[in-house]
Amino acid sequence: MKMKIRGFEFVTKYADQGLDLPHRETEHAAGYDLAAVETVHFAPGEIKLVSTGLKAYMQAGEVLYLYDRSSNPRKKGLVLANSVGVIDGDYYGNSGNEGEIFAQMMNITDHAVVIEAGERVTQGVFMPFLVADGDDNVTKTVRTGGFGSTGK
Ligand SMILES: O=c1ccn([C@H]2C[C@H](O)[C@@H](COP(=O)(O)OP(=O)(O)OP(=O)(O)O)O2)c(=O)[nH]1
Ligand SMILES: [Mg+2]
Repeated sequence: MKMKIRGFEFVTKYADQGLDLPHRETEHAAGYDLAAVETVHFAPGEIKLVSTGLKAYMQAGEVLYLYDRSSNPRKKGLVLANSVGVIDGDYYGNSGNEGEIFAQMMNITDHAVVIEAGERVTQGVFMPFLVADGDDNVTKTVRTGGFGSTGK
């Protein structure tokens, strides 16, 4: 087997369901399309976390950005409410939720919207990131979840 460098895996709950891992749709695409793993219903204006059922591993100094699909607003009436999701390397395998990646979607229409299981919702792009001078002060807190787990 090839060495693990960066990629996606299903969290335990979805590991044995024969689901396909994300892939890029074209040869030079940057984004790995991430599908909803369960069907989600949105009331008008509602914001919900849509599980991808996935976790992402990567190298130190790398991050996975979760971007909206450009077709979502007009075709689905949905937007990624937090604009861009920042998936930290230390989110992978965390003790709280294994590193399960969620897309926080908002229904911007005045009618109900449904995302079906298997429907592609967002796209993940792996990127290197830089750190600032004097970064020795980084807190040694271990990540145990997301969406506010480190406090206010
Ligand atoms: O769209 C997103 C954004 C974040 N996350 C996960 C991965 C990320 O590593 C973690 C924390 O994200 P962030 O730092 O943006 O959220 P926060 O509100 O600061 O929460 P925390 O206190 O847990 O850092 O939540 C997602 O699954 N989807
Ligand atoms: Mg944070």
